[in-house]
Formats: sequence, C-alpha cells, structure tokens
Amino acid sequence: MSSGCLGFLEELDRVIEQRARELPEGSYTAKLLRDPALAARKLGEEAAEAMVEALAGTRERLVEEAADLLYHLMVVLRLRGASLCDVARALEARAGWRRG
Ligand SMILES: N=c1c2ncn([C@@H]3O[C@H](COP(=O)(O)OP(=O)(O)OP(=O)(O)O)[C@@H](O)[C@H]3O)c2ncn1[C@@H]1O[C@H](COP(=O)(O)O)[C@@H](O)[C@H]1O
Repeated sequence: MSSGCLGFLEELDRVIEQRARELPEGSYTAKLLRDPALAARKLGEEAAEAMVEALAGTRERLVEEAADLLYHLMVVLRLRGASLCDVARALEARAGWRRG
C-alpha cells in the first residue's frame, strides 16, 4: 500500500461527524444518519455488491464498490459513536497478539 493514501479518510470522517451534528437537508449522509436501519441495510447491499465484484469483476469495479462499502461502514460506525480509528486500534491489538 502506498504511504499517505489513507489521510483522506480522516477528512471524510470529519465531514460525516459534521453531518451528524447538523443533519442538513439534502445530504445523503444525513439521510442515513437519521435512519440507522436504512444505513445498516445499505451497508449490507454494498458488501454484497463488493462480493460480486470480488468474484467476477474488474479491479476498477471492485475499487468503486469497496469505496461505497467503506463510506457506508464509516456512517454506521459513527451512528454507534465509533470511527475507523477504533477499527484500526482493534486491528493493532490483534497484531500485538501475533507478535507476542
Ligand atoms: N463518499 C460518499 C459516498 N459514497 C457513496 N455515496 C452514496 O451512496 C449511495 C450508494 O447507493 P447505491 O450504490 O445503492 O446507488 P443509488 O441507487 O444512487 O442509491 P439509493 O438511491 O438506492 O440509496 C449513492 O447515493 C452515493 O452517492 C456517497 N455519498 C456521500 N459521500 C461523501 O460524503 C460526504 C458528505 O456528502 P453528503 O452526503 O452529500 O452530505 C461528501 O464528502 C461525499 O463525497
């Protein structure tokens, strides 16, 4: 993985946090944040679409579906007061077990 490519995720996380605070009209993110069941269903749909691309799609289609999946995961995490930082910490702790 090229270094520095994940910095934008922090920026996107801040935008999602701002949408959660302000819930602006006309924002798709705010629509998901107002309806946790919709957000969870969309997460599942995007996971299924990514699976289809992983099985038989092009690299480009897989990357596009992975982007949809990651965005929806970030919204669902925010609904539970969590973020990709918490996910990174969980992964880091697992790496610790393996090293130890
Ligand atoms: N990164 C994203 C992003 N990725 C995917 N999507 C939306 O996720 C949806 C994916 O759903 P589908 O693939 O099912 O496509 P669809 O048929 O259009 O969706 P539905 O009408 O079925 O819900 C689309 O509406 C996309 O626009 C996103 N919507 C917003 N963002 C970012 O979120 C931030 C806040 O944007 P607002 O949501 O406009 O406030 C901005 O930085 C945006 O770039």
